[in-house]
Amino acid sequence: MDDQMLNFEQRVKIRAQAVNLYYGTFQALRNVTMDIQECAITAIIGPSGCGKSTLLRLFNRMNDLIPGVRVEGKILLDSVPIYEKNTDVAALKKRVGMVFQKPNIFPMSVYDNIVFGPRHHGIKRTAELEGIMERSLRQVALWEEVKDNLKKPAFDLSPGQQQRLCIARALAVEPEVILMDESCSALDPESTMKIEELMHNLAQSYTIVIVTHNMEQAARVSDMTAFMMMEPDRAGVLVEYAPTSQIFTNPKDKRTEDYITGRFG
Ligand SMILES: Nc1ncnc2c1ncn2[C@@H]1O[C@H](COP(=O)(O)OP(=O)(O)OP(=O)(O)O)[C@@H](O)[C@H]1O
Repeated sequence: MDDQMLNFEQRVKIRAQAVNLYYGTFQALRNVTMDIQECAITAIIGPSGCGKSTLLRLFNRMNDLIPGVRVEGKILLDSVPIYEKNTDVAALKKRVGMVFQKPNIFPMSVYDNIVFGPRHHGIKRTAELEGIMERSLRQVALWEEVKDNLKKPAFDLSPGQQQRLCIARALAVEPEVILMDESCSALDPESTMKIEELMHNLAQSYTIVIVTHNMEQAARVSDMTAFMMMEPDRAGVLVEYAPTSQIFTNPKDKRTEDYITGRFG
């Protein structure tokens, strides 16, 4: 399916229009067109190597860091194209934050991890930084757990706490969109549950896009699901994109049905 424009009741936050992405001569994405709904959770699922992470990284130009990457088509954030010559990429990354698979804690204290971004963006007053820190840690339900150990190394936290700290760090710069690439896959079930709960709460104010291998997770947390797969030349395509309940109970494409019922992938 090449046209996945949807008629959302809510606003479109991100629009991908006929996007192709190449790593050198290898085409990793072909003709991807989709709208991401504002203040909703969108899950991208599909077999390994179909281009899920590549698509996610397009939304804040994270792929730019990879040598030899070429992008065709358009990505729009609030209707404004983000792959223009004059796009302020640092400002874009502030608006569209990212949380990775493994908690990428900085080797510094809990406090310094959180205020790193705000400081980078010019906030210097201690009272303001402390306010941001407390707000961000409360947003991820970590404040009560760490408030007495703010000056301790963040590495002392459990993996689940570290991942919530990474989400708090992303929130500290007041983004509008949060991209999460397999952000629970390194965590135990209890920590995963906490993060899923958190995603649900955050989706009231933020647009969230997740990549997950875990179909139960996609079914549990997301409002919309995009199913991708590879064509014979290994280029990733968007096969079907619809409300999550429809993808999991009444998919329109035979390939989606085969995937979600475990017949391939
Ligand atoms: N930096 C890179 N250079 C060259 N090829 C890459 C690069 N990153 C990814 N690829 C290739 O692009 C394709 C899509 O990769 P991507 O990681 O986006 O897929 P994915 O669906 O997220 O995979 P997985 O589920 O295994 O994480 C794969 O064929 C992969 O080998």
